Amino acid sequence: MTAALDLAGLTKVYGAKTAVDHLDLAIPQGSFYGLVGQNGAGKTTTLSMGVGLLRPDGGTARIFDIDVWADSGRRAKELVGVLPDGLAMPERLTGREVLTYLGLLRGLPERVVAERAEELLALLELDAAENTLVVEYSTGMRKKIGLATALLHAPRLLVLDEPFEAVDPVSAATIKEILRGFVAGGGSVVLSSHVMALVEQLCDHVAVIDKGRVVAHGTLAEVSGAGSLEKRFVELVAAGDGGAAKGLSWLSS
Ligand SMILES: Nc1ncnc2c1ncn2[C@@H]1O[C@H](COP(=O)(O)OP(=O)(O)OP(=O)(O)O)[C@@H](O)[C@H]1O
Repeated sequence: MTAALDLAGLTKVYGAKTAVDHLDLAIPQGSFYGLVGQNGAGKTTTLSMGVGLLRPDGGTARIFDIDVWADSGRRAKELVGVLPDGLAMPERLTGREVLTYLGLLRGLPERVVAERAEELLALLELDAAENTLVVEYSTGMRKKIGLATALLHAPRLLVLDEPFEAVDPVSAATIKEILRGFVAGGGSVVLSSHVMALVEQLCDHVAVIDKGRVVAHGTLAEVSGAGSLEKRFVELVAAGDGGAAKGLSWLSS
């Protein structure tokens, strides 16, 4: 079956730093895929190149077999909803205005945009902030309006960079429910997270990224093995250096 997202030989170099190093990864259709890695491992760079936000130095990214970086890229972008890291938003608009603006830009009929915006704002508990400008939003509210913009055009693939970061537990439960429902309806999700328990709870597949490369991938059970994902993750990326808690002797009285 065609992968929902297929990354092959993806590479990004910043000066002397190779952020993403010939990375190969296929996200199967209908999967709920978690991407985990330490700070600076290359998750955001990978996802940004995968959805057409950051031009790769090498390799290809295909969404349902459509090349994101070729002329066909626009068609690929219709199939994907993206929650990027550090989302740039029209700051002087309210949440509803943002959804209306982006929905109309995507060519959705006005009535459809209005109905979906209403539903998303209520579901994500942003309707109470009806008259609040995005510039005044809290970090968690920005995540939620970003997620709403990713969902608005009913994509077939969701690519979410740290969707639960700074989101309160009540809203997180709602988002989990939305995402589970999306996958149950045939959609595919790939999300990055540092929270292993969350990935274990939500995802059926996981890839561990280290220094811009995939060091383990497969079903959750295949990657985790007999223990927890966290244990396996630390084994894979820290290679048991065990020195993390040393030092700072001046902190103990
Ligand atoms: N615009 C840039 N210029 C230079 N280096 C960059 C740039 N963007 C990312 N990098 C570097 O590329 C590497 C990968 O960064 P990236 O943001 O993809 O990691 P990440 O896995 O998403 O990290 P985190 O979990 O902290 O968000 C890091 O070493 C980072 O410093």
